[in-house]
Amino acid sequence: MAISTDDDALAPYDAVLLLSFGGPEAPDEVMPFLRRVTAGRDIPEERLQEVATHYHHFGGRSPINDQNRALLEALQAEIAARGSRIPVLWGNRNSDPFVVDTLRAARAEGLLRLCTVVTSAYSSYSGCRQYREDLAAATEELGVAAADFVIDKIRPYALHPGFVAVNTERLVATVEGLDDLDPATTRLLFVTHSVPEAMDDTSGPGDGDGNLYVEQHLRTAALVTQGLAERSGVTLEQELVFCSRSGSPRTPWLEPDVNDRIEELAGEGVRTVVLAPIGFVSDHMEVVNDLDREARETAERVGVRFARVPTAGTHPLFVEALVDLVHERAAEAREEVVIPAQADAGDVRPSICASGCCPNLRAAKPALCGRD
Ligand SMILES: CC1=C(CCC(=O)O)c2cc3nc(cc4[nH]c(cc5[nH]c(cc1n2)c(C)c5CCC(=O)O)c(CCC(=O)O)c4C)C(CCC(=O)O)=C3C
Ligand SMILES: [Fe+2]
Repeated sequence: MAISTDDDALAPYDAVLLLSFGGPEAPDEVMPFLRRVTAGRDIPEERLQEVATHYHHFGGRSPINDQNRALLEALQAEIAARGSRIPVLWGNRNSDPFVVDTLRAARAEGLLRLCTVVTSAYSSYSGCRQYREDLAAATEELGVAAADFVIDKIRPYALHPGFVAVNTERLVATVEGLDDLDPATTRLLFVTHSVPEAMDDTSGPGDGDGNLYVEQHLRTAALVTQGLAERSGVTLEQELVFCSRSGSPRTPWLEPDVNDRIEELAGEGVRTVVLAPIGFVSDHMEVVNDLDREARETAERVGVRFARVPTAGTHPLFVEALVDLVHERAAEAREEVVIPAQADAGDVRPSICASGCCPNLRAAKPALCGRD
């Protein structure tokens, strides 16, 4: 039996659902995980084998699930500290605990109104709609009517003041830890996951705007750079670069690649690169392999000092920001007037996505938490 949550600080929600990508936790889980991630995608077999070696460098275990276990605990503690008794559940797209199993268990416990927090801050098919499709596929598999099982989600939060603050805090700490910093020969590289150009072109509300994936990164990067200058008095030249390109070599993906750019910058006299992976919320495989191993190696090869800023992780500023967003979403669900917290004066993403936004370019699929 569920407890009555009518007077709970997060009413009308019965639970928060942490929804993430997933990852393997043992060597024999690596290939099944990779096949699941790439099913129906245009990804060459050689690329899969190559990515498998990344996981095997780390004993076949991605750090992402442990990071989500820690985030879940931190969210639970913060939610309780703010006067709510509702539980935090956790489900993944690509590994155990699969979101469908989490939702089945939630229903069995009478948790019928959920607020989802995804571990992706930006608007794009991969980071937003695909998670909404996961929720639709899971509820469909459970054969439950939407009216009997309400699943909402918080809005994309790249421009939430708390997300900007945690990334600023992390960058300030890294920069202040560098000896003999010479801003003139240092480049700040904000890093995110490359996506197909067509995915960026169509990221956003679907009224022809597009390119919101890159736009949000540029806005967050500008605010974080400004925050560094204000906090530390250090002004660095900055730019956005991309990692973890996948797909067919014939398909254009966002560039420049972080490795190519480090090489070029070395030729231009840059002596230190500071990588700030604002595109990710934890130090998972794309960070510890693609940046800490590969990009660091590139930097060493071309004689450039390498520093990597930690991602948000379980920093209290990030945990508080996510819980603020859940409170905001709950107030919205209670039909109260909500003024969304936003770090700049630009576009604020709604928690209920516009019809057709960040479309699936391969196949139209049902998605929850949107108008379509
Ligand atoms: C935008 C974005 C995010 C950030 C938002 C979010 O966090 O959701 C993200 C996160 C992640 N991506 C991850 C892993 C992988 N991504 C792949 C493939 C792809 N990613 C894409 C995009 C993104 N991915 C795309 C467009 C593809 C091509 C195939 C497709 O269209 O889907 C592949 C296939 C092999 C390959 O790399 O070729 C793997 C293994 C992990 C887990 C890390 C760990 O295990 O610790 C995480 C957190
Ligand atoms: Fe990915």
